[in-house]
Amino acid sequence: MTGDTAAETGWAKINLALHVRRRRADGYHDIETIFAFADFGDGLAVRAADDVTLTIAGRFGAGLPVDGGNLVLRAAAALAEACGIKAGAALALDKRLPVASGIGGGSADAAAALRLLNRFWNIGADETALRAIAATLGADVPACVGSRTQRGDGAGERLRALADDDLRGKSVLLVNPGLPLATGAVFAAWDGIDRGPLAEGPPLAAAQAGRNDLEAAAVSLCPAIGTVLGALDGFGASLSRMSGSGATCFALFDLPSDAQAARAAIAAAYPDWWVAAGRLH
Ligand SMILES: C[C@](O)(CO)[C@H](O)COP(=O)(O)OP(=O)(O)OC[C@H]1O[C@@H](n2ccc(N)nc2=O)[C@H](O)[C@@H]1O
Ligand SMILES: Nc1ncnc2c1ncn2[C@@H]1O[C@H](COP(=O)(O)OP(=O)(O)OP(=O)(O)O)[C@@H](O)[C@H]1O
Repeated sequence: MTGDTAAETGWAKINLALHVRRRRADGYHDIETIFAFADFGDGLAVRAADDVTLTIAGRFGAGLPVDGGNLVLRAAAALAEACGIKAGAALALDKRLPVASGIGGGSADAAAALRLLNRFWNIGADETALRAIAATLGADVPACVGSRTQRGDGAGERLRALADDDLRGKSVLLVNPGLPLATGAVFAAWDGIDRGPLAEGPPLAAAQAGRNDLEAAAVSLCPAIGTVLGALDGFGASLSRMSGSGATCFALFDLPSDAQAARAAIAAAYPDWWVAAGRLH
């Protein structure tokens, strides 16, 4: 028995800090990161159907695959296979987050699909089981399953929940210059220098003392990121930086009014950019 309809959100992922420690023999990189999530993201809805299908709408929906190349359908197939079930689902994705932009859009969608279909198909898998399936879909997907503040090690899949008292109630602004950036290309452009570990302790303090080691590589491939970082200056943010492999940059604010003032000023100065404000999730 499945429900009739259900919905989930693929929350936008933010890397508050991202230290790249070494290039591995398998082509991946060992990283140390602090994941946080915004309270907005892509919408994913499902209704009963005989087969598994996907339709896509939304500002950033054009050009995304609607076949097995889409992470939503890959997640559905991986879940069905892991649980040995054969069930249908008509999935509808509202693509609100920019694609290939460092805020885990596809990863967030894949994780939302796992949570949604776990419910819709009455599977009852726990978060640990969903994370194991998620790890087969991409480095960021396990963190997106819980979508809470976490420390990530390894390729990002070794996760530890963080007490997020110093982040509570913070407002967040995300800004993207409208240029896609492929994660693999940014890692490939990293200069290979280990600049040291990410501190332990409260996540905001650790992030403030930390870095995004992919920033220089990403700016070299997409100089507009430098303009975005400059545009985020001067609004009183407690932290502003690039997220993930870029090109999206974030800023954290104590006051929602400061985030909204920055959002309005940047949107007016750069009408082609994607600018979104909300709270941490
Ligand atoms: C940059 C981050 O977003 C930070 O959270 C993640 O490390 C990347 O996560 P993701 O987009 O889910 O990455 P995947 O789809 O698994 O990998 C895309 C490509 O990025 C590179 N990659 C990714 C993760 C990692 N730790 N080292 C890498 O070198 C690999 O070339 C890989 O082929
Ligand atoms: N549902 C989806 N949403 C976005 N991209 C998808 C999706 N399914 C497949 N893709 C493909 O994945 C690639 C981008 O993935 P994603 O949006 O996760 O990157 P990202 O924003 O750079 O994430 P990260 O923060 O991990 O770097 C694109 O090439 C896109 O075609």
